Amino acid sequence: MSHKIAVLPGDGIGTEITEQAVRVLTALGLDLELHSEPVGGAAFDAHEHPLPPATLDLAKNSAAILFGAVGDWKYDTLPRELRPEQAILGLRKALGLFANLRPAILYPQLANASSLKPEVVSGLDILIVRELTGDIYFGQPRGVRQVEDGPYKGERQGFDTMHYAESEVRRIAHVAFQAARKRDKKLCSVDKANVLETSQFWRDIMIAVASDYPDVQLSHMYVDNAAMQLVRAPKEFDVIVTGNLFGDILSDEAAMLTGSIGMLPSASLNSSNQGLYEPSHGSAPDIAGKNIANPLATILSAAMLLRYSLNEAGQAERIEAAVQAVLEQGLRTADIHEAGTTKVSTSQMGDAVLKALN
Ligand SMILES: NC(=O)C1=CN([C@@H]2O[C@H](COP(=O)(O)OP(=O)(O)OC[C@H]3O[C@@H](n4cnc5c(N)ncnc54)[C@H](O)[C@@H]3O)[C@@H](O)[C@H]2O)C=CC1
Ligand SMILES: CC(C)CC(=O)C(=O)O
Ligand SMILES: [Mg+2]
Repeated sequence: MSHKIAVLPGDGIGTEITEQAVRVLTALGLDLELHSEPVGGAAFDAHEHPLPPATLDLAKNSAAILFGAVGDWKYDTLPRELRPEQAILGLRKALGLFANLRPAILYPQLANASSLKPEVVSGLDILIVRELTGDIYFGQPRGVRQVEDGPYKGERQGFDTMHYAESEVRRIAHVAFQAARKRDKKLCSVDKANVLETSQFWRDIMIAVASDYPDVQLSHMYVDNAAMQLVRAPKEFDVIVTGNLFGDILSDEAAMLTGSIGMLPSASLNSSNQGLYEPSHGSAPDIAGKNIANPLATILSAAMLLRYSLNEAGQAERIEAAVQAVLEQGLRTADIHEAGTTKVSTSQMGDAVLKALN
């Protein structure tokens, strides 16, 4: 059976890294139908909208989406609804992609590339489960208003709204408990319940859902402590479940434990396992167009696509083994500084992964 895949490269390094992931996917010999459309700033330039109807339709009608990244400083003065980032937020919302899985795995070959000491990170294998369609990222009302009374009366004020409905917390809790059940059975829910009502509510629901999973050990941690523990003793964690904002921040932090932000893939799933697969990083305008970005997070995201949306775990493992093999050969893109390794470009890294595919 042929599988329809939407390829949305986006902006900046998005086009460079997606190209390499597409080469790898195509080389597997599967019956894949790849269709591409512009998204983000590229779509704004072509169609005056970051998520044009043809792009959204393609995404909706595909088994899975391979996404690069969107954004560039030059669009930062546009009205918010036209900014490139609205494309990824809009896709997540429109497709109901509420469950974001961000595995932070330190490949043994990169033990010396992490910014932490090898003994702190070697063997690291944690999974961040980030809720992706709620929280302050989508909360209404939001905007800038005139303050009517109080100490700031007469001033303009920026504001956003944080909220989570019970069903939103329950469904991400189930995803996280089920993931923990297949791993070391330890789930840490990260919140800010000592300050935020939304977080106390989140925690109460996590505790209620825990009764369905007596075999999983649930703990709770405030997000400030979690940020610290991630660099103090990251291997204490197994699965972390958290909201949209905290998960965004903690996953970038976790990326550095693995050697580079260019190593962290992600899967964003809805309730029918339709998924969007993208690296956890952004469009990196500072290095775009130079053929130096690390494509491995995107290539590993393609592996997640095969595993979660196409049920092709064996093919996913082929890609993961090829990535390990190129790291073993000592090949590194410019983001990973390690003595005794060979610097390669984005496309050379793609070549090497292709060659290492068994
Ligand atoms: N899902 C998405 O499309 C996302 C988009 N963005 C957008 O990306 C743009 C840039 O945002 P930043 O905050 O700079 O975050 P970023 O993740 O794009 O870059 C942060 C730093 O990491 C480096 N970096 C990122 N990916 C890399 C890779 N594959 N290889 C080597 N180095 C890499 C960049 O060069 C930069 O120094 C903004 O417009 C932002 O809104 C940010 C995060 C996610
Ligand atoms: C909307 C994106 C720019 C948010 C982000 O940084 C992410 O999803 O990792
Ligand atoms: Mg982010």
